Amino acid sequence: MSAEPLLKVENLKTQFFTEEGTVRAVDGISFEVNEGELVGLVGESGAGKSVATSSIMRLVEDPGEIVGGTVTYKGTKIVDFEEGPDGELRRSPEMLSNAEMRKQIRGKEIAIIFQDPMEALNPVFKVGAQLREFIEINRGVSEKKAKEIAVDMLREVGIPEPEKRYDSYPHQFSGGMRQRVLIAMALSCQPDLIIADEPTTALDVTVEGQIIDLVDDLREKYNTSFIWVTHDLGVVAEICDRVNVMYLGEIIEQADVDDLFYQTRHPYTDALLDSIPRPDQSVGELTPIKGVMPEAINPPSGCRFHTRCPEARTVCPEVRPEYQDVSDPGESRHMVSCVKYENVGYDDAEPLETEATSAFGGGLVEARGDDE
Ligand SMILES: Nc1ncnc2c1ncn2[C@@H]1O[C@H](COP(=O)(O)OP(=O)(O)OP(=O)(O)O)[C@@H](O)[C@H]1O
Ligand code: NI
Repeated sequence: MSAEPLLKVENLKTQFFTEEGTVRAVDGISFEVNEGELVGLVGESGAGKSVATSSIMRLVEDPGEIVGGTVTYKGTKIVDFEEGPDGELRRSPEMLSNAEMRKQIRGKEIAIIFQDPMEALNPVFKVGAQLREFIEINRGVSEKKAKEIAVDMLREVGIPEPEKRYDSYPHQFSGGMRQRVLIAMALSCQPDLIIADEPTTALDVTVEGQIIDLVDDLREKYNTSFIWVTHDLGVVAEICDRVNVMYLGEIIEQADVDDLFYQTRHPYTDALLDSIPRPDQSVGELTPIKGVMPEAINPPSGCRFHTRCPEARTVCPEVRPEYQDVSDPGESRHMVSCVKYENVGYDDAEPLETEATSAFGGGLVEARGDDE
């Protein structure tokens, strides 16, 4: 493995400036993707997973804006901020322009696959023509060559009779087939990194399994790195090498997939794991995470998870936990932000009544933002 990761995200911050206030959608996340690695980004709806990936692609839409941090891809600064004369953060001269992002990065170096293929595919054009045009533009090859590549790619992702299906319209494909087309499109320009944002969420379990197997095979063949966004830890267990768990704009735990499942450090990750079926548990033991994720406009003080945490104590709303490596000697890096692992008086503090521990904590909306 080369010393430098393929992608390095440091303290990335993206906010939405709305009438209700500033939404801190991504609030200082850091993680890396190594060559050939499949890195998971998991968390409940609204955690900031999609905003994180669209920030890496520099596709954040109004009223959103990347406001800080650095994203380095093969030594190039996709995002880079520096301190200005008055201490304010501003874009550094090294940060790629939008035109450079379009010309050098998107599609060719980093491709993205979205959840809903119908959004990425134009319903009025034939599938093959769309794929061909994408290849023509991004790889600068002739129309004829692009068609050859397109048909090859369709075959590669398991579309039967690709020459024939080349002339089909998107609606003539099943959901799974359309997702295969998007994978073909993503792969067709031989990017080194593919970002997949819940690519299998809309599919039934069997088709999802097929797509995951396909990605696994392709990854081995092309040594492509992936960032895989999902709220499904079952999928994570199946394909990820490393996992980042997001909660309310922050990554609160990161570890190798086995360590995350079997040496879980963060109570939120624990709660997430308890809410999915696992081979070592019967379905009857499943417990959904209690409470509701608070708004990212006004996140809770201290540890943001404290309002729902079954292990919260009085220090938790008071101390901002540090994101630190808590791995045992010999274990690979295991990052977590939880005051349990800091010397800030957790052990002596009193338990805190939270949505997880109170009688009203069964996910009742009334239990939220109450006057404790
Ligand atoms: N255009 C927007 N305007 C205002 N707020 C936004 C906008 N887009 C996203 N957000 C906010 O940013 C936060 C993160 O959203 P994001 O879509 O990244 O969540 P997610 O983890 O991808 O969730 P899901 O699993 O539902 O896709 C949320 O609080 C969301 O409301
Ligand atoms: Ni999302």
